[in-house]
Amino acid sequence: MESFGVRLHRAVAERGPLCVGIDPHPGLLGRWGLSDDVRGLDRFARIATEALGDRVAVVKPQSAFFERFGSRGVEILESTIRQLRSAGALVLLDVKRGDIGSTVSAYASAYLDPSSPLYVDAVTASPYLGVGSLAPMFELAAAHGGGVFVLALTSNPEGAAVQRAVAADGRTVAQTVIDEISQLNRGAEPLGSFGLVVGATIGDTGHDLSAVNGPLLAPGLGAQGATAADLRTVFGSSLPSVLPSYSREVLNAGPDVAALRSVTERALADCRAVLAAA
Ligand SMILES: O=c1ccn([C@@H]2O[C@H](COP(=O)(O)O)[C@@H](O)[C@H]2O)c(=O)[nH]1
Repeated sequence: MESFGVRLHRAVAERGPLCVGIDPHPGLLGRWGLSDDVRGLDRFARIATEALGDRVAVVKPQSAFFERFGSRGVEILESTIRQLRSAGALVLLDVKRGDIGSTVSAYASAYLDPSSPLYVDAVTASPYLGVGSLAPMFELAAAHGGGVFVLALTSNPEGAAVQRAVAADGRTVAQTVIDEISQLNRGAEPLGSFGLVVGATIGDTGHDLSAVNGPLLAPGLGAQGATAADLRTVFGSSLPSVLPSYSREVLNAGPDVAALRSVTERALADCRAVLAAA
C-alpha cells in the first residue's frame, strides 16, 4: 500500500496544492437557501462534493458541523467521505482528536482502519496529551497508507499562549511538536505521511520547520484574514511543503457549482503563484 505522503505528493502534482474545507456553518446553510437541518446539511454536502470532489487535491470536511446533527449528521458525513474519495479527492477529516493512548487507539480505528464507515485518508489530531499519546494513530496510518496532521501553531489568536510557551529545554511547545513529527518523517520520500497544522495567520514566529519532511496544512486563508502572500512570511524556505486550506472563502460562493469551482480555481492560482516562486 502506498503511503499517504506518496499519495498526497501525486494528488498535488495532478490537481495542484490546495485543500478546500466543507464546513456547513448554519449561516452558510441559510446563505445557500437551505434549512438548518439534516436535509439542508445533506444538500450542502452533495453540492460541495460535486463542485470539489473531482478537481481539488484534498477536501477537508469539518466533522463538528456534521456531528451537531447527531447520528443522521454522521451518516451524511460517512456518505460525503465515500463520494469525495470515489471522485478522486483525498479526504482529510478535520476532527482534532487526542486522548490517552488506549483511547487514541479507538479513534485510530474509527478513522484510519479501512473497514470503518468513517475511514478517511487522513485526520487532524491534537498533541496536548503528548505527541507520544498519538502513537496508535501514527501506527495505524502507516499500516494502511493514511496520514495524520498534528496541531502545531494554529491559526486562532488564542493558540499562541499554549503553543508558544517555552518548555524546560528552552524550546517552545510548538517546536517540540514540530521536532517529534520531523523524527517520524525522517528518510521518507518524496514526503512523509505525518503533517503539521500551521496557520497562515501567524506571521513569522521563528519556528524551525526545515526538518519536517511532511505536509504543512495552512488554514486561516480567506475568512480568517490571511492571504496567499502571507504564506511566504509564515513558511519561508518550507513553502514547497505547504498545503493551503480555505473553507468559507470558497463556500461563500455557493450554492452554484460553477461559482464554487471558479473561486476554487482563483484560490489555487493565488497559491500556486506564491508556492511556485519558492
Ligand atoms: O489552526 C487551525 C486548525 C484548523 N482550522 C480549521 O480550518 C477551517 C478554517 O475555516 P475557514 O472558513 O477557512 O476559516 C475550520 O474548519 C477550522 O476548524 C483552523 O481554522 N485553524
